[in-house]
Amino acid sequence: MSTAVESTGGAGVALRAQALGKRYRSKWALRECTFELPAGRVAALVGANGAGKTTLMTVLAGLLDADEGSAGAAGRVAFVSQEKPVYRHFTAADMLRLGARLNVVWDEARARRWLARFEVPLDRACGKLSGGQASQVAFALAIGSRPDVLMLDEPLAALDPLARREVTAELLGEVGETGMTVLLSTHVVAELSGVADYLLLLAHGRLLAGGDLDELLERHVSYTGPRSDVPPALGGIVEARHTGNQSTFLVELPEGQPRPVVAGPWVERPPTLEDYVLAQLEATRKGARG
Ligand SMILES: Nc1ncnc2c1ncn2[C@@H]1O[C@H](COP(=O)(O)OP(=O)(O)OP(=O)(O)O)[C@@H](O)[C@H]1O
Repeated sequence: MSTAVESTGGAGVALRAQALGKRYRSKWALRECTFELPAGRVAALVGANGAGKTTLMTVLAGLLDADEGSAGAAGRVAFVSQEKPVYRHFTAADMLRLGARLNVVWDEARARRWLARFEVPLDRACGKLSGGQASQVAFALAIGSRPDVLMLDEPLAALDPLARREVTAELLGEVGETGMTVLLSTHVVAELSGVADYLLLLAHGRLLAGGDLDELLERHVSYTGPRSDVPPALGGIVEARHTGNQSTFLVELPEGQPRPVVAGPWVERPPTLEDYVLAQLEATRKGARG
């Protein structure tokens, strides 16, 4: 579970990618990916299917060599892959014993607390647990290793809506208690509102947007009003949607200028994380279609 990638070298930086590139045969899965994720953040890694999320995490975890650029991580890294690796014939208790053997640092109480929280039976073979329960065993192992950086590939995928909310809340609790940094990939963006405070958005292997989530959203406005080809204020149009006699625009406001004041009948509202991500994904899909 520990990473072979180099140290980030920078104070307060948990993960760093510098012109990172990875290709499978001749096809680039990740290209010119550059970012620094500050320590202590909960970062959402989002992008369409095949955008390169798993590839990025696998390279950052040191499990796959990059073809270009460099990657860095501060401290110990735990990575829970999409497959949620657990041994079918091992019980959850066996998996904890394995965790204690394999990890340099091991916090048994923390791992047990996670399993108890999600009511996962300790004495049942992992192969006989539900998909969601097996995921919880993989999470407990990662949490028990007390990583500095925890990377989770699609952690919410096998979970019911309530469990998703509880897992994200528990993760926030762990971040608060331990100061670890979390990077998690997901397609259920709406459920990261109030959880993630940093965003990395990948499209076709490239980093389309990245940064502090509040700052990113503050730079954007959603306008709804009468059908129009242009929004009521200047800015970069991220998305334009027209239905009947109504138009909605997601606009990136120009930097360094006062916030525009728009008159009725236009109504402005701050975009949600989901608004922003869906608009960006739609724009890249249209771009890819040409
Ligand atoms: N082992 C592999 N061999 C060849 N190509 C691969 C391999 N793994 C991934 N790819 C390709 O690399 C690109 C990025 O894949 P990756 O799994 O990183 O995307 P992703 O964003 O995690 O997708 P998803 O949301 O569907 O999980 C895709 O085009 C994929 O087909």
